[in-house]
Amino acid sequence: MTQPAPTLCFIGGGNMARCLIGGLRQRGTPGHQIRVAEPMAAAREALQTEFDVACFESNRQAAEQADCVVLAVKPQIMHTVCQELHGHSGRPLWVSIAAGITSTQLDTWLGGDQRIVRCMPNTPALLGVGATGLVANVACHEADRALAERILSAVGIAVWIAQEAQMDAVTALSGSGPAYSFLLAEAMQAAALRQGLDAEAARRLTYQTLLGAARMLSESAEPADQLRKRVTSPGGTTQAAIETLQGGGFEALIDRAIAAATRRGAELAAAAGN
Ligand SMILES: NC(=O)C1=CN([C@@H]2O[C@H](COP(=O)(O)OP(=O)(O)OC[C@H]3O[C@@H](n4cnc5c(N)ncnc54)[C@H](O)[C@@H]3O)[C@@H](O)[C@H]2O)C=CC1
Ligand SMILES: O=C(O)[C@@H]1CCC=N1
Repeated sequence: MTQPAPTLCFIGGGNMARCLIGGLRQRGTPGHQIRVAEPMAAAREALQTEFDVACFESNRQAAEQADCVVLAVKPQIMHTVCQELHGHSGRPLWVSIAAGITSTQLDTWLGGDQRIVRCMPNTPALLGVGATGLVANVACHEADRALAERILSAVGIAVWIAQEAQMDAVTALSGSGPAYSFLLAEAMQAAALRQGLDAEAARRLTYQTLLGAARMLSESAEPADQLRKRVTSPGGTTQAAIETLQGGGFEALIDRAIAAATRRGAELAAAAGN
């Protein structure tokens, strides 16, 4: 038997909500099933025009009658927003996408005994190729987990994480991860310009190379190190580049970057209070 389609409400219609809404709409979720609360009038208008969803200035009004409320505001204002939503009569499933903020904090701020799925999506959700880590609190039922998975897997892969403590690492890896690839793209293009390529050639060759590498990673049975070795002819050009990267501490730098992002998640939670 097919399940009735849930009504979703996004609290905050910024970058990440936009990617999720765009991805959901593209993959068949009707606009009338999506409600968005967003204080900026221009952003509301853009969301309404682009995605044909119902937009509200009031968080409480948007959240009314929603089966699932996606908390998509910045971690720094989550406490205030939850206090505003405290006492929501419909007992929805709460899905938070905020970095750092724990399900215990959310539960306290929302009044206690709430069904909460904490998740960490990423912006490629807009294209249906997002990667989301999820964890459900103890109050969640199987149906809640299924609903959260249904929403997030409509816009990419959804991976259940064993312990909530690992969510800051998920944030550092896949939540922030697209930015690392974009930085790599920026650096590759700039380097190509310095080697004499024109900007358009550098851009097109960089983007297609990253796309090709990403597709090989996801579609090939071989792990990343094997794929790398296949490109690296002994004594060839790739080896010269890889040795330069590794000699400069590439892996250690990535390790420090992911550790810093993981720590920042915990700091955001601590700063938000209890
Ligand atoms: N941008 C990203 O790649 C990702 C972001 N996240 C998380 O998503 C959340 C939102 O981040 P972004 O979309 O990047 O930020 P954003 O600043 O683009 O979006 C936040 C939106 O909330 C709205 N807002 C401000 N005060 C509000 C209030 N009181 N009630 C309702 N809405 C309010 C803002 O006008 C804005 O449109 C954050 O908690 C972040 O940690 C998670 C995964 C990836
Ligand atoms: O930078 C941030 O804090 C958010 C969380 C993951 C991606 N963007």
